[in-house]
Amino acid sequence: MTNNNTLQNITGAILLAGAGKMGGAMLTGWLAGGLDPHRVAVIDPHLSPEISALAAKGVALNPDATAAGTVETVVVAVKPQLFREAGAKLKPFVSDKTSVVSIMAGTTIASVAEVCGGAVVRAMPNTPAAIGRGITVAVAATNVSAQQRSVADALLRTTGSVEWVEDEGLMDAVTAVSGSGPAYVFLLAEELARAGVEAGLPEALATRLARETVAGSGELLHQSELASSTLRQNVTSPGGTTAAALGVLMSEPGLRDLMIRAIAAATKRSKELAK
Ligand SMILES: NC(=O)C1=CN([C@@H]2O[C@H](COP(=O)(O)OP(=O)(O)OC[C@H]3O[C@@H](n4cnc5c(N)ncnc54)[C@H](O)[C@@H]3O)[C@@H](O)[C@H]2O)C=CC1
Ligand SMILES: O=C(O)[C@@H]1CCC=N1
Repeated sequence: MTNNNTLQNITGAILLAGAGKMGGAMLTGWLAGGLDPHRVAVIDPHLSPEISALAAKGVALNPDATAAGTVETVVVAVKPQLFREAGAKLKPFVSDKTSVVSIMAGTTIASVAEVCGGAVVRAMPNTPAAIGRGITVAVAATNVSAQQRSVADALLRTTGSVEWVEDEGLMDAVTAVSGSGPAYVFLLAEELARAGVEAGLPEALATRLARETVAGSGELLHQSELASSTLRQNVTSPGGTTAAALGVLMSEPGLRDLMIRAIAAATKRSKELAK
């Protein structure tokens, strides 16, 4: 996929089902990226004040299925556990020309197609999408046309970068690594602050140091062309303080073992959500 898939090329109607944390972030990205608000409708039984306010810009809220007709693209961002109920209500909006882009964890292309119909793209974004710095992995069903894939790519790309894969079997591990991944990084910030307090720092200072260290290191990783292992080695003076800490974190069983177990647990849970 190229970067030429702009939102301006989208000529059909977009329906977002579920405008919570992820759906809301995507909608914000679309509008900021120049998508005409009059092309967008949102279905959500619990609309937030922020989403409700978009009606003034032309976004249609909870449209009547019988009056609205079918749409070009449905984006499904409800909880996987609610999908069967929510998906059935989406059917009137779906024709054989509609593509259905699902960001639901664990939910397979086959089950989305069974409930909603349409040509299904399964995608997994992450919450840095809220600031345009997410990463999304997407996989298309075989009946998704090049044009539908291009529209899905444009919609997903407004929240950061997009990687397309051909094997849906990768999506559970993708969900574990990048979908859930921001939570692991935020936990690192929490625990770094807690350990700072344990080492004698005032809580406010420890919290600020941990937050800025995680954020600054993330930004350095983003801007640098160096491997993360090289950036780590650049901090580590032989016989110094970092080496002392890494000796603990990298001793067996250390962070590597914990991370393998955490990713395995998330991957397993993603597979369970498919059932
Ligand atoms: N939060 C995250 O980090 C990520 C979440 N996801 C996926 O995104 C989906 C949504 O997750 P969040 O945004 O975190 O949840 P959320 O709870 O913030 O948003 C879900 C929204 O769906 C709405 N909803 C409930 N029933 C509905 C129905 N029948 N029709 C339409 N909307 C309905 C809720 O009112 C809520 O606004 C999930 O499937 C999750 O697996 C994917 C990647 C990352
Ligand atoms: O925890 C979850 O199930 C969702 C999917 C990835 C991030 N949040």
